[in-house]
Amino acid sequence: MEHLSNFISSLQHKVETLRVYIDSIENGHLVSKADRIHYVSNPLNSIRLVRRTREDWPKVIAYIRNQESVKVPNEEMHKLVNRTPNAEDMQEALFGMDRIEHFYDLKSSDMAKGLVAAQQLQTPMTSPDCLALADYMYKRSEFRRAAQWYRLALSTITEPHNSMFGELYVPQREELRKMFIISRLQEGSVGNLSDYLRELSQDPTLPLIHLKATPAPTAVELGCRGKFPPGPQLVCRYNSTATPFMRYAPLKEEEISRNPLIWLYHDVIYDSEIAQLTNLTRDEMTQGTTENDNHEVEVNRLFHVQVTEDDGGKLDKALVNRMADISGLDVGNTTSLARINYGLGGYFPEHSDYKDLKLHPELLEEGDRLFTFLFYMSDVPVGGATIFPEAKIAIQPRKGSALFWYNLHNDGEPNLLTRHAVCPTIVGSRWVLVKSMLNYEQMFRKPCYK
Ligand SMILES: O=C(O)CCC(=O)C(=O)O
Ligand SMILES: [Fe+2]
Repeated sequence: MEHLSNFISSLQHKVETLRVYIDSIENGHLVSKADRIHYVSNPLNSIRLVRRTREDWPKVIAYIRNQESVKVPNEEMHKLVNRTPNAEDMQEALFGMDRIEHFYDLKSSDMAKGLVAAQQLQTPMTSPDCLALADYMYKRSEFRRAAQWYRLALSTITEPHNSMFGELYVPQREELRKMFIISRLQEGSVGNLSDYLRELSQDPTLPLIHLKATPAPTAVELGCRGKFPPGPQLVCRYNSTATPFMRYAPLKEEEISRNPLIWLYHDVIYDSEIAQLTNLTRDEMTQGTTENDNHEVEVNRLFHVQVTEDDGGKLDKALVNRMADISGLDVGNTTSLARINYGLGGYFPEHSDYKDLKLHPELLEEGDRLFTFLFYMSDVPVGGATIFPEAKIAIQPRKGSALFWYNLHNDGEPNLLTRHAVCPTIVGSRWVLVKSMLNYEQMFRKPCYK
């Protein structure tokens, strides 16, 4: 924008210079031949005209041609293009918007007005934004939702200011109408065409009829929509006995659940540590992948992750020692911490942190993951809860807090209630630090809870 705006200013300056020049010589229009002859028969006009054509005109032409006077920002803009969001980023953003709408069961017409999950975000969507989402949903065979977005693109279309701007402006009314009807026909039948045409002219805030059965919401989706019943009233306490140090700085401990065992600790990571840990660019992170039920790896543009290696730096060691202090457990010799960032619509599907040795005999020697520590490194104003769908628990991230839970029962069997997911982030950049610890490392430490 800065380059383009500088370019426009210098272009404007050139235009103004030329305008001043032409205004200074304007003599009205000498339309007829007689008028022109009369004009040059005046010697003062004549000499001025001759001088102007001989002296001024070459300079004006040189000025018009001179590239220096208008710095065309080609090169700078080209350099920037390499750093601007690429096609993958665009896909990721579309995936994210799709998830936000779907997970929170939002009305597309509210989103288009900038009303997202009861938050007025002051940013209505433009027609090209709606069209990008419509095309994306169409490609994913989400035809009803695509039709809704095509209709919104149509209703938010603004008339181009001039013909050149029209060429830059993409949505074309006819195309949008056509795509709306095609989307409806994908799920409906030609016999009902007149219904679809009626829908097209309706108020775009009216929902479209479902022409295809929609699956019932999953437990994760319900949790993300805030539909879990309120949790049990458990206790909060200052723990000043876990380590001698805690006599000076008691730990703020909050019980979240007894089965599975989950605690939330407050103010356990400093802002300065967070600043250091989150000082990462996307280039230094990799796309998060998940395994589906068939143990196939899926890349769904969910989040970005960086795992530090086993001999992490001073800060990693300090954090791992803190986890040991908080939990009273043996966190082993490895640091290996994962830092995860969730952007627009960033999401972690339901999974378990335990592996289940019965399904993974190759892990028998290493053992299963007994517990997980999850440090929240940012507040998430809207969305982004950690959800335990089986246990019906949702935890909203709070910067500086840490969640700690046991994935296994005392006998080492997986606790199925610890399956968890992360709701799509709506507002904010969600950062967490995660570490899971192995069972066998605890053999001399793990207290018996039952
Ligand atoms: O980000 C979260 O809240 C959870 C992350 C998580 O489940 C994991 O890394 O295994
Ligand atoms: Fe997890």
